Amino acid sequence: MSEKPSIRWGIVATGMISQWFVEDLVVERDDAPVKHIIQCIAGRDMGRCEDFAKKYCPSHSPKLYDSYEAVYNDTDVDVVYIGTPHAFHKQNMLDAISAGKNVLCEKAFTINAAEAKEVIEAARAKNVYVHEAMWLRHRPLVHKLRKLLFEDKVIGTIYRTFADFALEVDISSLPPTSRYKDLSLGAGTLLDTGIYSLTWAILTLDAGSPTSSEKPLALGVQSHQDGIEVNTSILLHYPSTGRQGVITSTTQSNHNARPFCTIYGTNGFIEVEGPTPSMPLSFTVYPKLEGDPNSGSLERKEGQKYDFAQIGRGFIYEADNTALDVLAGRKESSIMPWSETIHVMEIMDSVRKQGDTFYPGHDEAL
Ligand SMILES: NC(=O)C1=CN([C@@H]2O[C@H](COP(=O)(O)OP(=O)(O)OC[C@H]3O[C@@H](n4cnc5c(N)ncnc54)[C@H](OP(=O)(O)O)[C@@H]3O)[C@@H](O)[C@H]2O)C=CC1
Ligand SMILES: O=C1OC[C@@H](O)[C@H](O)[C@H]1O
Repeated sequence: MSEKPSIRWGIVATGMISQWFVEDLVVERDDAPVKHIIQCIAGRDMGRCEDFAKKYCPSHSPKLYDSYEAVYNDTDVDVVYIGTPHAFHKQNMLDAISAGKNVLCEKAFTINAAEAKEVIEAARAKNVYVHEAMWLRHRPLVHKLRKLLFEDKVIGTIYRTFADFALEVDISSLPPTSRYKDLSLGAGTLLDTGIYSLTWAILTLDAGSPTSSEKPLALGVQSHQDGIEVNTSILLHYPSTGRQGVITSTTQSNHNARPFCTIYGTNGFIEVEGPTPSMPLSFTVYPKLEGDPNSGSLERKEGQKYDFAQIGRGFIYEADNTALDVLAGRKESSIMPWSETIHVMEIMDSVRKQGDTFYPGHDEAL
């Protein structure tokens, strides 16, 4: 039996998402297409790096660095994973790219579309791989859902999607250095969680995504608490089909809409569920309701439920795909190509302009 190919990861930052990502990567899987190796970890504090390595990847013996640059310059690293707050993504990626490294960077890719374009141009010039870690798009559930929607047309003609991400964050009780509170780190719901609601709408309303996405009209409103955007509401309108998206995100409630995403079509509807909108675990296809809504007699018939078991939290799908891309010498992900990252960032830019959410030091040209 031939040996599996392996991919050596350099992890930048030791915060929550890096922990989640690494925990999933080191899970032993017989059917994994590649072997993931945590080659090195960098954080601003060596003690935290040591704790991280002991706790999340004890069997990997990674090198530990107290500077991110050391990861970029480590010749044994095949791909750098960036798990810093939004405001640092652009510079972290530019530094990694300039050292010739391939990159998987957390969402939101950058603060705005102009920054995303700058990073992508740098990657193009240096001929390296760069990929926004929108892990949701890599899930088998999403591929199955889109096949049912756009190929099998199980609910007929799609006309609208509702999608919500609610995550209660008591911003006033957080330290000023929290990424949920500090504007200079990119605090705000849209870049953090609204991006998932928006992604659900794009995935379910636009059959052309990600390669030939249609530009929707996006009407947005946002509200703020102590200068931080805490509520985003977006109405999306796709001119070619008239399809409608109603998209929300908030840090003022822990109660996601249940289901967090519903897609409606002429013959039925689909409800998507899971612990959070970033972690969908099932969806159910229902036939169209029958009866008279005015008399309260609308009847819900039994639906067909599709369950998706996941390994760990479900980061392996994007990690495997990234590894396979890098090993094959590809420069872009076919699941989240550069054009789609820019597409999403442009919609969010437009919503933030309407909602009066600006990030000093980033958005002066917005
Ligand atoms: N895909 C997903 O499900 C999730 C994605 N995310 C994304 O991951 C990124 C990070 O989020 P998360 O892990 O929750 O954030 P954390 O605050 O938990 O971690 C961020 C890490 O960035 C590093 N960092 C560097 N400079 C600073 C600074 N000035 N202030 C704070 N941290 C700094 C720190 O690591 P060190 O000290 O080691 O250098 C810190 O631990 C964001 O882009 C977020 O959107 C977050 C959660 C889930
Ligand atoms: O990406 C994310 O998904 C889960 C949330 O808890 C987190 O705030 C967000 O960054």
